Amino acid sequence: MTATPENPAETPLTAPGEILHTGAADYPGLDEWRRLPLSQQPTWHSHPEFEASVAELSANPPLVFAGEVDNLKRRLARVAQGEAFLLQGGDCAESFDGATADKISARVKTLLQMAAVLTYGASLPVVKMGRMAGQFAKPRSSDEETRDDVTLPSFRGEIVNGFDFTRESREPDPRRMVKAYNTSASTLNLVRAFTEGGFADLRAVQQWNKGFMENPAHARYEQIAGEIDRAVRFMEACGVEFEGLKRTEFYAAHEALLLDYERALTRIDSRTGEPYITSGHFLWAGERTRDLDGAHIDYLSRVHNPIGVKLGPKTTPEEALALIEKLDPHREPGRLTFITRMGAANIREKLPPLVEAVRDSGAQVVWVTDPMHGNTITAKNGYKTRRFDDIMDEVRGFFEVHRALGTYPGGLHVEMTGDDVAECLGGSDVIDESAFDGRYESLVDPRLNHKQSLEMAFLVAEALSRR
Ligand SMILES: O=C[C@H](O)[C@H](O)COP(=O)(O)O
Ligand SMILES: C=C(OP(=O)(O)O)C(=O)O
Repeated sequence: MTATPENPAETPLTAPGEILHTGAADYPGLDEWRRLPLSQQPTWHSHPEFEASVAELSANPPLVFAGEVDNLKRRLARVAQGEAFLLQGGDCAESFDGATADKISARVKTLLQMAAVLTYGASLPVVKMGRMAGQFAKPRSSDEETRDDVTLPSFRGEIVNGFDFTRESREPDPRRMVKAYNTSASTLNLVRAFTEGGFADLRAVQQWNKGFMENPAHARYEQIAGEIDRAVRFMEACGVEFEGLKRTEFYAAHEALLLDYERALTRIDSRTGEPYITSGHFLWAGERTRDLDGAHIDYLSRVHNPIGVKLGPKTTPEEALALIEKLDPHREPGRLTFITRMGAANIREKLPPLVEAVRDSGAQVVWVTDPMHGNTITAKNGYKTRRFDDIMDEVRGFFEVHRALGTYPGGLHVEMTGDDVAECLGGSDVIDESAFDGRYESLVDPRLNHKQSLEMAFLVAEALSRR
């Protein structure tokens, strides 16, 4: 978010004295989605608080600015060209109570550590992005959940309803959108302070490891951090001052699932007159809502943010090309990211036809691997989990496919936390099912814990440096 000498802000965020953004009430086409098939939404339009909640969101300030969003698009254009790497990580579903300073700082620290490992190991700039400050809505496989003989609406993320298994809590409540906005604002405020106010200073690279439990990934990290520290001190001793070492850009991303919320936070950029979603810098459409003729893709096609689309194992090359045509008709570098989530068992077979078709079409998308969502299993004791080995195997497969096809493996998208949770099985500090009862905190899907996240970063750094 901040311009640094390495990453100058090419666009001014706004001209002095100019209004940043205006509402988007009458902008042509922005409400077309309302006439299209729209899946995974709560039925809350007749709720007495619905209109007031949307009106409040529409009048609130934007959470991010169009100039920042444009800068991110430029960074992603470099990723598409193989000159940078994208790291996206954060909670499966953020929770209101989880937006504490400790948890947010642990997550940001872990992402900064992963980025340091990647930057140092692969000698590439890393674009850092949190699944944070807005990741409150979840698509679900089923509209209902049954426990014993009680059936209630599924939990759809705290922006919609509550996690507790009671009828009252599972009732969708539009006021939750306002709470999600406020929680996103305070999260983003802290993240901006951390990443721009000294916390992300590369001279603190060794400090980021403090407070985390010892294990082999930490020992490897200590070694890299020591080398970075020596290099920075050497340059300082030579009188070289890099402003860029003191702070870092950090972008916010979430799934654009709840269109009532995204529409209310869409604003017209006063510099360009174009619509931007201002609830986050980068938005993606999920595997369940990426229908070409559906509401989500239509809405995302009309805003100027960089957009991601999740692609599962059933995606055909024709669908991938049609998504490019719809979302990136002008082939704008950095506009479109395909986040593939095939599953370890599928990636080596299902990814190549997609990559080949896109490569041969001449389109330049960013290819990112999400090794989480195709590898979900149910543990013997009933918890939703993922095997760390499967996750790592999908990442390896992703690099193998891109190496074989001469294309660029541009990024990693993971569900992770900075806390010492036990949600995914395995890792060098082995987590087994017996640890779940005390340390499983995720509201929906299992995340990598701090150590597993670092281990993953080392694997990716090795794969990138071999490229
Ligand atoms: O992270 C996302 C989940 O995989 C998605 O929300 C579906 O979860 P479910 O199959 O438990 O409903
Ligand atoms: C639900 C998600 O992923 P997908 O759409 O790929 O299933 C997610 O990323 O939270």
